[in-house]
Amino acid sequence: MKAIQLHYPPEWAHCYGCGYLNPMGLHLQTYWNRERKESRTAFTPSPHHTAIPGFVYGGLLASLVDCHATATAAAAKADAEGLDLEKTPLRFVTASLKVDYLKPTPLGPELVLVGRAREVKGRKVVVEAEVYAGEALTVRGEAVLVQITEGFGG
Ligand SMILES: CCCCC/C=C\C/C=C\C/C=C\C/C=C\CCCC(=O)SCCNC(=O)CCNC(=O)[C@H](O)C(C)(C)COP(=O)(O)OP(=O)(O)OC[C@H]1O[C@@H](n2cnc3c(N)ncnc32)[C@H](O)[C@@H]1OP(=O)(O)O
Repeated sequence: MKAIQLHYPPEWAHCYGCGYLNPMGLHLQTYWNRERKESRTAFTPSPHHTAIPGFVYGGLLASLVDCHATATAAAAKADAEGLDLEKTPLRFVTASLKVDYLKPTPLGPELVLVGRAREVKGRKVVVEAEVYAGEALTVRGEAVLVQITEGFGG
């Protein structure tokens, strides 16, 4: 299975969190499960992602939620409309991002993010995401993503 982010054409692939063309980026790769209507990614923070010794910096966790949510939005929209991302790449940007830090996230283990679309409406998708360190749910996020259209940002 191909990660959602690898469907982005090069001009959309410079994002710090998930762009495959960003040499300093996090290179997050999100996968969509059509049966479960759920996205997943995994990321192992490095020692330089420290908040206080032993725990992950919250800004990094917000970045993971952000980029996992944009990809989840693309997958959920494609799923809802029967589109093939290979032929019709979709790209969303973040309009709003809320992150609840439920408990400190330990630095060391691989983190797993799970995402679901709560709403798919026109160009807008609302995504809920969870971050797990092992069995522990440490972060819950919610994002509003808006699909970019031709000429966006001009
Ligand atoms: C990097 C983006 C900025 C530069 C853009 C330039 C070029 C774009 C080309 C390629 C992009 C490629 C890659 C992107 C890279 C990384 C993505 C990773 C995630 C990020 O790092 S990305 C950076 C941070 N991101 C921004 O830099 C966005 C700045 N912003 C805007 O560009 C506009 O603000 C926009 C487009 C978001 C909306 O503007 P718009 O005019 O297109 O859409 P509109 O207002 O019609 O809203 C449609 C529906 O979204 C609802 N809605 C809107 N805003 C809301 C909010 N804040 N809270 C709750 N709901 C909201 C409305 O209520 C309505 O919902 P409803 O239909 O239900 O009423």
